[in-house]
Amino acid sequence: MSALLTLERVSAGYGHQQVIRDLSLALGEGQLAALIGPNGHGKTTLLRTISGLLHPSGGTIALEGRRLDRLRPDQIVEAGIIHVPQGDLLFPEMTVLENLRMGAYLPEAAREEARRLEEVFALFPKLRDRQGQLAGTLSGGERRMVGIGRGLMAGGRLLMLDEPSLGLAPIVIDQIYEAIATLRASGRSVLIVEENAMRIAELADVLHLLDNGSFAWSGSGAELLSRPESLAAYLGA
Ligand SMILES: Nc1ncnc2c1ncn2[C@@H]1O[C@H](COP(=O)(O)OP(=O)(O)OP(=O)(O)O)[C@@H](O)[C@H]1O
Repeated sequence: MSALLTLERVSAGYGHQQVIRDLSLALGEGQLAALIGPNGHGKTTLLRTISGLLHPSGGTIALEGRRLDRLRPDQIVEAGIIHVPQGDLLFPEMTVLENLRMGAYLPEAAREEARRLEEVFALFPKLRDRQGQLAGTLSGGERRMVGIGRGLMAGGRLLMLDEPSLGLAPIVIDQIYEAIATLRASGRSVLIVEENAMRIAELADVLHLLDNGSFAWSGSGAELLSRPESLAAYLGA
């Protein structure tokens, strides 16, 4: 496995509060890796650190061997890491199409815009029908689709999704997960934060359980599905 993203002994937090401690992980090209674990244990903080919104207080982060941990967030996007945050952060007064196009602002992405737009519409056919609708009037599920679609418009090497199923109805979660399965099958590298470990276990190549800022367990989805009782204390199963 050639590592796409490598973290070595990364620590980060807010002010004097250290949230993640000495975390190491390697994500292979084309892999889907999941960060699981209880609320408030640092999953979002880890994504924010990788995308440069927080600077690590220690350790190194590299994409294909290139150090990222002192770069600005815009430089990290340019390097190929796309972060779809919790809460979608769409522009409510702009249409679906305008929001999607905002993702393709870098020169390489702008050249690819028409092709990528077709990919997004193939993944979320509903968005094709709603491309002229204002984002502020969309349902929660449609907003989530636009958020992920905008990330895909940027291209990149690694897509990071922070709890894409949060707050959605089960049927809509199924649609979002179907899209994630399609992305995985197409060979995209994905790092996803998911509260529902059992759901993501079916899709993930590897899962990392974050407990109090450290990895308490890492393993494959098949391992978790065959022995869920081993992690029951963490996952509330
Ligand atoms: N901007 C911030 N300033 C100070 N502390 C923060 C900030 N953001 C998060 N924290 C704290 O960092 C810790 C980890 O939060 P984080 O959001 O990374 O957890 P999480 O595992 O992603 O949980 P959730 O799924 O609820 O987002 C929590 O104690 C939280 O209160």
